Amino acid sequence: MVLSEEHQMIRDALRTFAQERLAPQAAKWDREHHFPKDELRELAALGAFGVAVPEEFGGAGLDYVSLALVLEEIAAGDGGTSTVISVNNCPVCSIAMMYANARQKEQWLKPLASGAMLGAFCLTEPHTGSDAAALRTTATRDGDHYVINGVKQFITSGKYADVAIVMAVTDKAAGKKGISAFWVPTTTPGYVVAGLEQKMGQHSSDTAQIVFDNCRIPAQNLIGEEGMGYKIALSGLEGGRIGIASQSVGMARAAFEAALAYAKDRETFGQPIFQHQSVQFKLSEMATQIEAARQLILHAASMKDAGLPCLKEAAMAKLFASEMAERVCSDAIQVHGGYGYVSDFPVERIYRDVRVCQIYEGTSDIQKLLIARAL
Ligand SMILES: CC(C)(COP(=O)(O)OP(=O)(O)OC[C@H]1O[C@@H](n2cnc3c(N)ncnc32)[C@H](O)[C@@H]1OP(=O)(O)O)[C@@H](O)C(=O)NCCC(=O)NCCSC(=O)CCS(=O)O
Repeated sequence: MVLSEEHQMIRDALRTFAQERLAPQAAKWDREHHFPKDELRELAALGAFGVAVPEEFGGAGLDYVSLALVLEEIAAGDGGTSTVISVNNCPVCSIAMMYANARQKEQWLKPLASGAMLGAFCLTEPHTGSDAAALRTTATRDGDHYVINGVKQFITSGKYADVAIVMAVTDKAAGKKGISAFWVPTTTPGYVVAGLEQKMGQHSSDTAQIVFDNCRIPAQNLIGEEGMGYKIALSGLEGGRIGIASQSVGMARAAFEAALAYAKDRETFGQPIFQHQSVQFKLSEMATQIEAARQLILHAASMKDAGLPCLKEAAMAKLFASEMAERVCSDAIQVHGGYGYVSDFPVERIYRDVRVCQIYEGTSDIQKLLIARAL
């Protein structure tokens, strides 16, 4: 896909920001498990919180191709930061755009898309991730309120978010059609950050377990109608998968660029290792794989922008990009030799950061299942 001039400008602006403000600090944030509040505020000013949300709802008024480019650039600077931004855009803002009513758009979408608020998405539970319909959290109607009880697991921004979209069972007998979606401000009594995960990577983004302990919210916080929650969650994940795929490409590119620079600098047998054909071939393969993944993403994103169904294409993009990214990051370590295995060079951190892209927002096997259904 040939990028328009506008898309190139968006990409270049985010690249400059990510390389100046994120990349130089990524290793420190990884060591210190630092949540980059200041830089997120700057990203909000650049329109990164609601890239594909129309301006009238606080967003940047761009499209999914722009969102893919923005996420690739942020991820090339810091993986954890790109996850926070990705989840805020999709599923959170995308669900709000599609299913929130006018009052909810005013109350939640506008601040989420402008970056005045940060959003989280509470679907996964301790005993169920891939089998999302098996969730057990309940929302019981009590007059003008719902009372939510249950536990949510692996929630990106669970600690720092201002509001969460929460999926809960309102009618157990109805199965998938008995799940509903709610806006839950994180300051609501009974929204409890029970713990933060000690993760392999992405230390600049918090991943929390949230306990809902008699968490009482106004009935008007229901999104859509009762029973629509599962559909709402799956539709949000469609765009989310384009986002995770874009992050994968961003991190793979950062590892590739580090490997290329190292190969041109490091000498063995009297010449830079880049002059050895084995290293050239490895770098050529890496560059090709990154470009192939990027084109799958831009294809899925442009279908979404055209209003076409793209569940299969988004799944293909996520599957290919996330698996490619681990291989490329591993090869980047190999090019660095022993230095790739230590934290003096960025590839060790990026390899840890990228691994989860094959897991969150649908594992590789879930993507294969979705693709198979469309064959
Ligand atoms: C494994 C699954 C794919 C199984 O899905 P199902 O077979 O149970 O679902 P369906 O019957 O196909 O669909 C139910 C319902 O939803 C509608 N639907 C489906 N997809 C879409 C869409 N893209 N847009 C709109 N609507 C959609 C479908 O038409 C049906 O509606 P009707 O009943 O016909 O009206 C699925 O369970 C799955 O994807 N599992 C993986 C879950 C997952 O990715 N979890 C990760 C969550 S997030 C996370 O990892 C934490 C990180 S973070 O903080 O974000």
